Amino acid sequence: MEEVRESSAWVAAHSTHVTVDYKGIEKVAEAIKDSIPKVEWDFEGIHYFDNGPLTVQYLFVLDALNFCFWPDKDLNYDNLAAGLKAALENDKSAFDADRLQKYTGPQLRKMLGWPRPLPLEDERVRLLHEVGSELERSFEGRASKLIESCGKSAVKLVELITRHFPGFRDHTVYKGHQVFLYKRAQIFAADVWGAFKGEGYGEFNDIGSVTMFADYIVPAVLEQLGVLRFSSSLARNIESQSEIGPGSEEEIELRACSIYAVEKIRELLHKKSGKQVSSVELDLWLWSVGVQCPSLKHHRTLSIYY
Ligand SMILES: Nc1nc2c(c(CN[C@H]3C=C[C@H](O)[C@@H]3O)cn2[C@@H]2O[C@H](COP(=O)(O)O)[C@@H](O)[C@H]2O)c(=O)[nH]1
Repeated sequence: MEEVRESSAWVAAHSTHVTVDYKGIEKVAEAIKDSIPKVEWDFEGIHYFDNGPLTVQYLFVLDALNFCFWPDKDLNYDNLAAGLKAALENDKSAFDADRLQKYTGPQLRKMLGWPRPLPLEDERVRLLHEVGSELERSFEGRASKLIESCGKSAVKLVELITRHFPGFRDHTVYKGHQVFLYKRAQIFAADVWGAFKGEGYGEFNDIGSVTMFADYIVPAVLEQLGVLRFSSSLARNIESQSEIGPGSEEEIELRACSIYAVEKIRELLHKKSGKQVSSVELDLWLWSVGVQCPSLKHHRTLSIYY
């Protein structure tokens, strides 16, 4: 994930609308250095888990659809995770590769128990079809085969996913430079690691290489903590819940500066306490803080990537 780390650092160094505040980083590192907050994966108790390959299939489908819930004010990530879990418990073949290629919007909605069209529903359906057809073509229909092909390396897993599944290619161009963010591909590796508690399918020797997942919750939490500062026009747009265009400088800075800032918090924690904390662990803590704060205002971008 060197390309994610390096290109995010480049954005942070050339940023116009978002500033990484080193005093904020120092404050956060100081506050948590003696007792680093540990949040259990699936602290919400909403994910499917059977300790086998079907769990991997579930997580891959989940992360193929893990984006843009906010346009429907009642919809959130929990609805997706719990809805897919219920669908699988009801029908163990629901996520077979041939079935994934055939779902329609209304069927997906029904599967999730959602009473109206999902945000970006056509894109969700297209991505589901893409996952089904490429799994069938190259991985015997099984997401677990992806894991078996990557030699316990999360870096290789992300490379493999982004090579085979165009929908996971979360990259963009900022001030003429290619920037890699790879949110859904990386969160899939982290979800497998978290669900299987670092063992079996979840054993990755390089999980520390994964960066935080640049979504719309963690940037808002980092701003609250004084780690990120926004220009007054960006702060106004977030406050008034105006949409921020995908690929705009503001949007890329929000995401890339979050990745850079979490890497800096991690480095400082290591310096202060000698402890090696992964960005995945820091991310889960920051994200859980954000989703438990209903008044948190986040940026709004229509995107299939997060
Ligand atoms: N950075 C980061 N972003 C994350 C997650 C997760 C869920 N991870 C699961 C893994 C284990 C845990 O137990 C979690 O359940 C979702 N998201 C993002 O949040 C947004 C949804 O927000 P709202 O509309 O309020 O539900 C959306 O962009 C979604 O993609 C995470 O962990 N980190």
